[in-house]
Amino acid sequence: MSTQSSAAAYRARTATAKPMIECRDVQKYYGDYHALRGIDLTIRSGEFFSLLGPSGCGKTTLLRTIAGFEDISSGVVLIDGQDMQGVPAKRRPTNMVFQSYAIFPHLTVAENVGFGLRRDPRSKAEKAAAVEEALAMVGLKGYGNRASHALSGGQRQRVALARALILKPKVLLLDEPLSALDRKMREQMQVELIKLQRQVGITFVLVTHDQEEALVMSDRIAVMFEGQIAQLDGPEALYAHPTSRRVANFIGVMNFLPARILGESATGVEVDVPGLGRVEIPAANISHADPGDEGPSVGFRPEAVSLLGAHQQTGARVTPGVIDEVVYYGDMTYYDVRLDGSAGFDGKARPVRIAMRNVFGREVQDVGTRANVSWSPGSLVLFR
Ligand SMILES: Nc1ncnc2c1ncn2[C@@H]1O[C@H](COP(=O)(O)OP(=O)(O)OP(=O)(O)O)[C@@H](O)[C@H]1O
Repeated sequence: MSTQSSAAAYRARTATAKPMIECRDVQKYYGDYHALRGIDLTIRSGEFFSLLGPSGCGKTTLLRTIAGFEDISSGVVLIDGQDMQGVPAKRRPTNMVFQSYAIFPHLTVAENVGFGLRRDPRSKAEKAAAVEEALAMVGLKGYGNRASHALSGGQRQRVALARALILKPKVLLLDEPLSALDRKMREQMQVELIKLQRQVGITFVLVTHDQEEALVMSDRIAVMFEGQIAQLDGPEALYAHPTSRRVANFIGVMNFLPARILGESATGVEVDVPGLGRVEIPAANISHADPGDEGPSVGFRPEAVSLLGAHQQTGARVTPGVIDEVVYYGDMTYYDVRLDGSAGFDGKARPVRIAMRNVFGREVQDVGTRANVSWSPGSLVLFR
């Protein structure tokens, strides 16, 4: 994976690149079913962009409308400045890689990769060189003569990628391309895909329901629910500053405690939170509650708080509690802690989850142990 600083530098460059895909108020109906409800979105040239959301939110439909496999009901889709209205899939500067590889088992690897060059006027030798180049790009140098049916899942997906890249599309659309692979192979391919994308500079649009995959790979992510974009941001912003409780819940784990609003100032909002007491939430950390929420709440990530004794945070406050549950993961331990006094306004106890990186020589604490939880107001988000 690229380092954080080089990823940031790359993002800074693409942030000012020309728009590659523009969707303006895109609506899609399947009969009465309203699958896309006014999608507005600009994806820039060279970006690694992800559409993330739960099953049925419309992310595949959106990808397919960009590819031209679906007509839109209304709105506009532009690719590289050109209106795609009436332009069939095969005339669009896009190519798609599917979850189910879709490679031809009776052809060799090279024949699969060169498939799209059938009507290309270049000489046989030139095409063979292009196939070799594409295979090298995906780490399959020298595999050209292999039979496709004998390849592993990861290798088949590389062949599918090479077959798409050889056509030099402006946009590569990837529909859950890694979801059929086992965890180790998936993680390896994630890193390789990022490197490949940086190398070829093509705009990648990935559909995934896997939030971790989206965070690892993307320059920016659109989180979708029910045919709409709920938040569009870079991975860090999405994780640290989710604009709604729903997004916060979908991206990683977030603890929620009920809150009562006491007052507002120029610097933030003062709230009372059972267990934590009175605390001022900084203005930058204020997000929306969703319809159906039972009133305001504060949220914090499991790694934004710690069990005392580990590392003291600056400006930290300390709340005592009892360890309710311990889940040991080798590198990490999750503690569920019932904070004293947290059975607040409604009498319900809500243990909070705390993630601690395990350090050699430090004992994992037991269920039932009393513990002090250290937290700072700056790591709380208010959903109101
Ligand atoms: N051809 C179709 N005819 C009718 N309804 C459809 C069609 N294609 C998709 N839908 C519906 O549109 C909604 C969005 O589907 P879509 O495949 O885009 O979701 P998704 O977010 O990609 O989910 P998944 O990850 O499960 O594929 C779903 O409710 C689906 O049932």
